[in-house]
Amino acid sequence: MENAYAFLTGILVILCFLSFRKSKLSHIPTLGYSTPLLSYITAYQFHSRSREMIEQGYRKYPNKVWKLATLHGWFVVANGTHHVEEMNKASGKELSAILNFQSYLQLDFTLGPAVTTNPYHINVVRSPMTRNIGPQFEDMHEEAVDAFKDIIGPAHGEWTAVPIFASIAEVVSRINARLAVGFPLCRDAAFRQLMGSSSKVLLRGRQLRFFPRFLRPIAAKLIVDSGADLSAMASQLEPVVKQRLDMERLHGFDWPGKPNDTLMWMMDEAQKAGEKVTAYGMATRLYFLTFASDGIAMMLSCALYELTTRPEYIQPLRDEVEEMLSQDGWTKEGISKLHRMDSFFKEIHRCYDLTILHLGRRVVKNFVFADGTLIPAGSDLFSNAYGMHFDEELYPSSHSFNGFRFVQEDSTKQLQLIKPGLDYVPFGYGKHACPGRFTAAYQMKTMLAYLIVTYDMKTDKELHPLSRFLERGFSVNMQATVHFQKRRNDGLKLS
Ligand code: HEM
Repeated sequence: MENAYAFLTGILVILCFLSFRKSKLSHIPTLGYSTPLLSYITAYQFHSRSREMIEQGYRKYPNKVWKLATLHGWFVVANGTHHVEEMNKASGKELSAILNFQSYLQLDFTLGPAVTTNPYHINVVRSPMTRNIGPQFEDMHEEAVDAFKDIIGPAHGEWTAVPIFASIAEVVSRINARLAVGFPLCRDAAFRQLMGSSSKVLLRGRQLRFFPRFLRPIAAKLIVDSGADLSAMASQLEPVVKQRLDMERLHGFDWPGKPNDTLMWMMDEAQKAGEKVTAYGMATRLYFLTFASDGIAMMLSCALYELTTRPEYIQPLRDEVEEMLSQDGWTKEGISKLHRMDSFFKEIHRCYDLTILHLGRRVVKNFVFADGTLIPAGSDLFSNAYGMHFDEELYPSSHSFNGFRFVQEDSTKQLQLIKPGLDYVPFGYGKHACPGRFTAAYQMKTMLAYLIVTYDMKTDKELHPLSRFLERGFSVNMQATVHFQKRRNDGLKLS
């Protein structure tokens, strides 16, 4: 018993110390409690009432910076579009996107520090991956169609129920594997399974923040255990990496038959960035990128829920896809003409954003906003995305889903999903805006276009809402299903 009291007293002392330590933020107004210990009540409330609190902060401190306590320390939140602009203009030496992300997922302990100190995988996404959306389009489309056929089955004349998030996640992971390494490895069930498990595994890294730093390496092994997946993936990649390195040694950088896939671009980029190419290193980066693309499955799941609960959207979207197919067939150019669908996904991202606080930045050097507010080094700073996305002045009837909100009669004037704006930040904004958004947009639209012209669909309405909010992000309702039935397709070439 005495030990228990001593333990509790110790915890209280540490909590007090941590609370007081943050007093360098005392000049910034607080939502909820700011005093030591009581702030833990706010932190606890934030865990389950985050959306409400973030919206409250947006209204209470218009265009200002404020803070709130969370279980992971103080979050400094900047309201308004001008702050998005200022945060984007700041240099990496002042505000660091990657350090904020590293600390959120504790990547040092799950994937290793090189992912943060030498993030060459970002160049891969930004450059060759985006450039090759067109050349890889046919493979992407073929893999998506094959995967949906396997998962949904024939569905002729009968409704087939499919657990929606798990199914889409599997399709996305099959596409990822195909575009990452090509045949035959992409069809290896164990490899695909490893690619598919990355987000579940890496998200567990968030729990490491509750441990003192010196215990995190051990906790990472016990709680996250990404090392097992990475080693397994590395042994599968080993012969492929070796063969590619051998070919380069024998025939030079542009060797005949050099594959055009993510693994190859990653190997090239690693060498440019001065990192020795190893199968383990490649596994780490591919695993991370698969995790990064998890948003595709989440957003497409949300799109299917909205479509099936608001079936009035199905026909106009279907008409658009059928017109596109009759003119362009399944091509990147055709997909880029789907303006209604672009607006539909843009509204999905506004309403079901992956996280309510965007532009997460670790303040590396004291940072001062134009209004004189000082954000001390070591703070975690965010833009209030949820507040902006549901601001009536920016988005009238903001709490109602309006799938064609962004459609413009003159489609050249339509602001596209992939174009972040100061008031539209689901992909971030500016120099750190998601480099994978182009890939994501083409994949999401191609999959939805295929589903919409191939099947009729409906859902179990009682399973709404699809998501549960915890802290900054939502989790998808894993129980929810969508029912598909094959349509008669009037001779259109659907796949
Ligand atoms: C619907 C799908 C996706 C959503 C909603 C999404 C969203 C985001 C957001 C909000 C950020 C942070 C931006 C910021 O800090 O300002 C980000 C960063 C990033 N995303 Fe995505 N993403 C998606 C898909 C992808 C895909 C498919 C890839 C790659 C294959 C990818 C790779 C990355 C990378 C590498 C970064 C870090 C960029 C940097 O720090 O400069 N994302 N993403």
